[in-house]
This record gives sequence, C-alpha cells and structure tokens, in this order.
Amino acid sequence: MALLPVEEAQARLLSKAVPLEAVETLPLRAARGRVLASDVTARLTQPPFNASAMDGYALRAEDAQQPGAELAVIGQSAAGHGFCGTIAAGQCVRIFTGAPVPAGADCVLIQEDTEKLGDGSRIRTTFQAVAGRHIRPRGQDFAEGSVLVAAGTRLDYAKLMLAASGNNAEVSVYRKPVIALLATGDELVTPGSQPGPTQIIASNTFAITALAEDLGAEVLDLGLVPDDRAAIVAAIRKAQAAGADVLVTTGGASVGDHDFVQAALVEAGMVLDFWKIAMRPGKPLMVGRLGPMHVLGLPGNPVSSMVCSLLFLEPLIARLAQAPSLQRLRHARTAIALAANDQRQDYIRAKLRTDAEGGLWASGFPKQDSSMMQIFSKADGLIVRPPHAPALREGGRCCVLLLHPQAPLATVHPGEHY
Ligand SMILES: Nc1nc2c(c(=O)[nH]1)N[C@H]1C(S)=C(S)[C@@H](COP(=O)(O)OP(=O)(O)OC[C@H]3O[C@@H](n4cnc5c(N)ncnc54)[C@H](O)[C@@H]3O)O[C@H]1N2
Ligand code: MOO
Repeated sequence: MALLPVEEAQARLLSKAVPLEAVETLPLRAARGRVLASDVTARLTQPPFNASAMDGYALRAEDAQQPGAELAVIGQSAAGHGFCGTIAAGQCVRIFTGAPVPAGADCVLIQEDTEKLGDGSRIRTTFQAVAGRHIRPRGQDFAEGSVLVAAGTRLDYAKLMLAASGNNAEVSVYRKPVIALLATGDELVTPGSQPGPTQIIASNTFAITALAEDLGAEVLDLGLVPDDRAAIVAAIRKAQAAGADVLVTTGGASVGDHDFVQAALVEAGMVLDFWKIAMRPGKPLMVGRLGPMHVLGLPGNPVSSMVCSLLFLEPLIARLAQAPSLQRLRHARTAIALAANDQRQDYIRAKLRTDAEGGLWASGFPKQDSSMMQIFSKADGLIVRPPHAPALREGGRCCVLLLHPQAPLATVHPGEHY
C-alpha cells in the first residue's frame, strides 16, 4: 500500500466525521470548556442603571463649572443601596463606586477633587465638574436580548463571566465526544508497577487522555491489553458497548509478527479506510470505521502516538464536538541547517524562541528517535518538513507546529548563539 500524504489522510478522515448533534443543559459551573449549542443571550441590561465609576459626589455639572463651588450633601448612594430622592440645584449626594447615580445628577466628582466643610454636610469642589464624567451609562456593557456568546463558541473563563453576568444560570452545550483508549502490548505495565526485565511502563495513554480532555472529550480508558487477538477483540467490543465515538488504539500497528491490532479490528467488523501515512514519526497510523465508531490505530512509539494524535485525533475531536479547531501552525526560521527530506513529511522536535521582532526560530534536536519522550517533552514545537523539501540553510523559512500554543517562549538575546 502506497504511503498516503498527511493532508490527504486528514481530509479523508474529516470528510467522514459528522458533528455530534446531541445537546445537554448544564449549570454554568459545569460548562467550562464545553461548546455552546445555542446562543447565550443577555437576560438583562448591564449595567442596569447609570452607575458611578468612582467614589465621590454625584452632582449637577452646571453647579460646579469652576472649582470653589459649595454644595449641600443631601444623602448617599452606595452599591446595592441607592438614593431615592432627586438632586436639585446646589445639592449633591455622597456616592460610591458601583452605586446608582441619583436622579438629577449628571456627573460624579471624585472625592480627591472636593473638600468637606464643617461636619461634612457640605462640600467645596476643587476641580471643574464635567457632565457625564465617571458615570457608566445604563446598558454600556450590553443590552437585554443581545447575543453575548454565539453558538459554536467554547466556554472559557471570559465567556463564562459574560454568560453569568447576563443572568444565565444554565447553558445549552453539545455533548462531549467519547474517546475509548486501548493500549496494546505484552511488554506494558502501569506506572507504579514493578516492571519485569522485559517490561516497560505504559505512558501513551496519559498524554492522549490529557490532550483529548483538554479538547473537551470524555475519555474511557480501556486499560492495557496483551498482544493477543482475542483479548484485543474483547476490548474493542467494550468500546462499542460503551457507545464510544472514537476508538484509539496504541501499539501493534506495524507489520511485526505480534502486531495484531488491525486483524482484531477487522475481526470485530472494522472497515479499514487507510493505513500507512507519508509521515515521520507516525507512519503505521491506521484509520477505519467500526459501524458509527471512528477507529484510529496509532503506532506504539510514544512520540509517534502523540504526533498522530495532534494531526488526526485533535481535528477529529474538534469536528465531532462542533468546536473551532486549534491553529497550531506558524511560520518560523530554522536556527540550524536542515538536510533535504525524503518522501515522508517530517515532524522534527524543536526548541522554539522568539526574536526581538517576535519572529519564531526553531532549533531541531539532534536526536529524533520516536521513542524519546524526554526530548518530546522539552520540545516546544515540531518543524514540519514536507516530502522532498530541499535542504535549508540556517535562517531558512520553515513551518512549525506549536506543541503548547498557550505557553510563553524564551526570547533570543542579542549575540546569543543557538
Ligand atoms: N519492518 C518494519 N518495522 C517497523 C516499521 C516498518 O515500517 N517496517 N515501522 C516502524 C515504525 S515507523 C513504528 S512507529 C513502529 C510502530 O510499531 P507498532 O505500532 O506496532 O508499535 P509497537 O511495536 O507495539 O511499539 C513500538 C514501541 O513503542 C512502545 N510502546 C507501545 N505502546 C506503548 C505505550 N502505551 N506506552 C509507552 N510505550 C509504548 C513499545 O514498547 C515499543 O518500544 O514500528 C516500526 N517497525
Ligand atoms: O513513524 Mo515511526 O512513528 O518513525 O517511529
């Protein structure tokens, strides 16, 4: 089977992914990271009244056009406790930040621009009052009925704040895609075990779980299964019985005598769509469907499994969850010369830095073995080298895939050498 180009493989997978329509209503507290199924609208106007932005005195600007005006303090308005009367000529009201501006007043003079006279029942202004100043007009933030957060938006902290402020206790969100995870391999034991001389610790599922959960998916961990066809089929049945939207397997994807995953999937009824991608790492990736369930058979090498997860599982989850997909690709320059590439699209683990102009520089690690988790965890990004890309000199333009789009990057200092 010829190796499929990465972009073609991604397009084939996504063309068959139907966004999940099921919707649930959740209290706001439980909705973090979820994707809105319908618009969140404002159930009230904010602020609901003209509010003071400062601590000071509410007054009529025309009464204090010049410093030195003397006004009678006729009451006070605090946040949560307004003043009921109306300010007439020569009067003012002591006011605090967030309090309703009393009727008759058209500005707030901050207390630093006033002096108390006598017992405080009168004040003298020391600065000119200006109509409208320090007043937040009713509805300045939003008006009742307006759309605050549109359907399709992922609810982050700022959107949750806005939804809450619009008096929404609940929101309507799409259900989470369920990802069943199955790690295969006779050699695998869980962290905390005492591994035998030929055993290693299973680590892939921790990374894939974290990635999938960060993307808003629910992970069903089917645990570790030995290289045994019947055992793998039994685990696949569990994923089906749980109604998983996606089954992700790791290991056993290659051509060795103990690589049973594809045979087990086919026995369980999977229709293979494609296998073997023109990429490094990640070549043995297999993709198929088992009824309504998408199947991603990832290679066992930890870095390969993660690169495949970033390139295939992440956009698949986004599509199913009706979420905007993450844009991880950026333009960069290589800090070290790169050799010409062969037919497989290369994903080179690299440190990234920004220069004084904000430009990205990528410095590939000298060792790129797909089993090396320490290098992967130190990397900030992957230099993407298309098939047959020509050699690149230091400073040559390249493309990088950010591994941690939110994380700050180190800055290149003048004269610093990579
Ligand atoms: N003759 C060929 N051999 C191989 C080819 C090939 O084309 N021809 N492809 C190589 C490539 S590329 C990769 S990638 C690997 C992938 O093989 P498998 O998917 O069958 O993976 P395993 O053999 O099961 O495991 C590979 C490696 O990863 C370790 N592993 C497995 N699962 C986990 C886990 N959950 N956590 C941590 N580490 C795991 C496993 O012990 C192996 O060391 O095949 C090449 N061979
Ligand atoms: O493609 Mo494998 O994933 O090189 O190590």
